[in-house]
Amino acid sequence: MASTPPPPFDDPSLSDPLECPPLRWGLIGCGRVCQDFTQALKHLPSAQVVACSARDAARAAEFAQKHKIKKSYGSYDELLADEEVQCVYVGNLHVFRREIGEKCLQANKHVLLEKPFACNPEDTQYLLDLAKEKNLFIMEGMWTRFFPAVEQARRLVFGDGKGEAGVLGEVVSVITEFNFNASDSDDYPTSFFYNRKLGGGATYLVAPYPFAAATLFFGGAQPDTIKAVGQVDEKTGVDLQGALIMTFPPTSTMPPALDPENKNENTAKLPGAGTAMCSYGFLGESEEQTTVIGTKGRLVIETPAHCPTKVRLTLKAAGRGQHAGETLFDYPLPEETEEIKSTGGFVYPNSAGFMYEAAAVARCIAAGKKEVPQFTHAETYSNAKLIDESRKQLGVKPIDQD
Ligand SMILES: NC(=O)C1=CN([C@@H]2O[C@H](COP(=O)(O)OP(=O)(O)OC[C@H]3O[C@@H](n4cnc5c(N)ncnc54)[C@H](OP(=O)(O)O)[C@@H]3O)[C@@H](O)[C@H]2O)C=CC1
Ligand SMILES: O=C1OC[C@@H](O)[C@H](O)[C@H]1O
Repeated sequence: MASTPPPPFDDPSLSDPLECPPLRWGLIGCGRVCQDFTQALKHLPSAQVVACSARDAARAAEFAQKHKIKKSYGSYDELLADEEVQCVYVGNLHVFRREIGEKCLQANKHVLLEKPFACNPEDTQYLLDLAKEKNLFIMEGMWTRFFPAVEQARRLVFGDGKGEAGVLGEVVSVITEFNFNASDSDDYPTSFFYNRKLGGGATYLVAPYPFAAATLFFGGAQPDTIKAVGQVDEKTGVDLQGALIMTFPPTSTMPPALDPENKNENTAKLPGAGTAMCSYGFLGESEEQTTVIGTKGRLVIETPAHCPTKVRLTLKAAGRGQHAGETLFDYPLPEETEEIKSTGGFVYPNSAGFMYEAAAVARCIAAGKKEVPQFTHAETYSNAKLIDESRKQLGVKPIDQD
């Protein structure tokens, strides 16, 4: 049975996570994720893709014709010169993020950069600083955070910020994994997945999700220990899979937006508590779920945990191993419309859920905010550092090294 969606974290006064002020989008790239983002926007009547761009004018025109987009361009620069575009969705390869992100901001556009936000912490900080200087909205496309199942999980852990406390007690551990067999969609070794110079590798492409799942439930805190292991492909030099364990310091688990007066500053964690285990890769098929373990129970963000519709809560009763029953919160995605089906459907699982992210971006821009509370700039930066450290520990060469 469907549950009533929780209010979105960026605006707790709303009951509808799809509340979306008008926003005019432009697209950088006309590939797979841009197809999915464009399809999802069709569920939001006031969000409009007004222009798209690709390196090849004919491909951009074909994409525009398919999706009834008014304008198409054969270069990204032309799109950025279009005054009708308010916010740019950057869905080309992440190896170009610093260059493209910089161009978007210099053209005075708000910008949503697909994950990973950039390929190293320095480029990440550069773009965050530039957005601040230009007074523009910028965000990493960590779309997971906007699904009602994740908004609900956040509330179950931290409380609703309006007096209702979290129910899990102290979070002591997070176990999260995402592994899929990429050979279904990306050929070895020709796909960019296996091209080190084009940002290939599982730590860039898959790890951002389990890393962000772990940091969410420690209130965005930085881990104090990180140990990563994994496999690097000899032939291509990209990392195929990895496993990361982290410990988090004993600090408040309350994110600042839910605790503006810092009342929970002294919330103590158990001594030695605060661990996360992340497994990621594009070799095998995992269940793909995130389990948050607290002193009073657990919750499971069910598969596919990076774009979930269900969260299951199990609270402890008296006695070890006993529980007081389970509650399933279910927030189904809308059915694919005829229009979506006839224009190629979606490439990736649950991509209709991009609508939640796009609606939150529109709300924040309309409210004059420069970042979303669901995934702050500080978290984007600390997750870029996690990616960097994991790649180093796995022994992956940096992109710019031969
Ligand atoms: N949030 C999410 O769920 C998802 C996010 N992503 C992220 O989106 C990005 C794109 O992924 P995806 O759409 O799957 O990738 P695609 O293979 O579809 O490529 C995307 C675009 O990148 C450009 N591109 C592709 N190959 C090259 C190349 N060799 N040199 C220069 N540019 C190239 C093309 O732009 P053009 O059209 O201009 O030619 C292409 O359309 C990645 O950063 C990925 O991490 C990906 C999937 C899902
Ligand atoms: O971000 C992503 O990258 C890899 C895809 O297969 C996955 O579905 C997607 O969300």
